Amino acid sequence: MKTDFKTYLVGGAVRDQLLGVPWHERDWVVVGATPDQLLEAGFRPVGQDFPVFLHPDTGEEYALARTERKSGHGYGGFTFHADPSVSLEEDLQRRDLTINAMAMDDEGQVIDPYGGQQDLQARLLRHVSPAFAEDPLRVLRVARFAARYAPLGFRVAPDTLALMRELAESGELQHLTAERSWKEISRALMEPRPDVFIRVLRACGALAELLPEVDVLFGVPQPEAHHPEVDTGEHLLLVLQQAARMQLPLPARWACLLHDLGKGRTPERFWPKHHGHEKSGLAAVKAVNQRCKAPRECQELALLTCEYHTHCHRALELKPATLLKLFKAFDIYRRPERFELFLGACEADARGRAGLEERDYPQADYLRGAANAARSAEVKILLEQGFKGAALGAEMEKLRLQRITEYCRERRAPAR
Ligand SMILES: Nc1ccn([C@@H]2O[C@H](COP(=O)(O)OP(=O)(O)OP(=O)(O)O)[C@@H](O)[C@H]2O)c(=O)n1
Ligand SMILES: [Mg+2]
Repeated sequence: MKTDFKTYLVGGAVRDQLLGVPWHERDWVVVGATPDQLLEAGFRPVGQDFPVFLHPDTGEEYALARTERKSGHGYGGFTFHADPSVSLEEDLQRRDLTINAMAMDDEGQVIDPYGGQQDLQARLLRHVSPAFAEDPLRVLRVARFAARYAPLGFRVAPDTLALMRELAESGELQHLTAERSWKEISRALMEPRPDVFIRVLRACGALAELLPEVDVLFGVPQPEAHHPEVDTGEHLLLVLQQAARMQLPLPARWACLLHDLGKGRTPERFWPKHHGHEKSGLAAVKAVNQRCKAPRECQELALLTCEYHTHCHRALELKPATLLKLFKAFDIYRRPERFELFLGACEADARGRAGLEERDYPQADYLRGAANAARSAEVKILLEQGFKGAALGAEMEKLRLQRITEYCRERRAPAR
């Protein structure tokens, strides 16, 4: 394709190449072109308002070099200035972090006007310019990059953290759409150190703006016997670390994040105990679920984990009838994968305690076995006996209870 404009590789692909880690998508910037020229060259426009196009062959994103001016709150409040006179340096200057504000030309030359390579070396997440404040979502992005690159030793530059604090205090985060925030939160939870995401948000005051129900857990004590770390917020961070270590999928990590919200509601006079936090947390979990517009799978698992995580920890003491009820609540018969996610979240919870990270969690296997016993009850026998409708359902539950009872007896019998 013959063109008289120049294209540069920008963003994550340049950063990750220089870091020596695999990149997963490429973003391009186009300098010296008008939208019409790109359309003529066969690029397809993305939406109406953004000067962004898709390459006719690769489908990769090409953005016209642009400067942005903010004209109001939130994402709708942008006006773009994109014309052929906007230089590469001007475009890079309005980007979020110095390590994201480098470009590479088609000969592999790096263009780095804002010290990105130096900050890569120094392991610093540093904003490029005051234009950082034009998009408050960047507060979440920085926390997410911190979660991603923490294993490499990256941290947020103090000046950048101060700017993030200003943004949090200005109330601007309230204008982010749930969709944009959720994208960042969900990606951050899947990073190697989701706990760092929460810690950075807390350090700049953004946690209280975005997830106040989580923020209040910091400073709430728990009994030292079960929680050597004492502080509920610190416990939560350890649980998230374990969830990442176990490579749990997103719904389980979301459930980990919200499982103890009830402890933020315990009246101080009862501290460090939290009787009934499994039920008292449900309203808060529901509120966060809805505000964040979390996908249904995440919402359901967070509610169930909040309500039943203590059941899981006590599995070996539970009566067969209680197990039967637990299995019904989870609908383990039709939703086996959801129960498995729950067991993962509970295991992360049990290990997310200072000094107990390597403990065994026999409860998970015990419950898997009990669930299989319940599932082994076959409806066929009952149908042959002529049961129908509600009576059939009731008999089925009886049969399952019988199977669970047998399983418990076997498992609990002292070994000879
Ligand atoms: N709110 C945003 C979003 C994006 N960018 C810029 O656009 C680039 C591409 O954005 P994106 O693909 O979202 O992030 P990457 O840095 O490429 O990271 P990832 O590896 O997650 O794709 C970023 O590097 C950054 O220069 C920005 O400045 N501010
Ligand atoms: Mg990218």
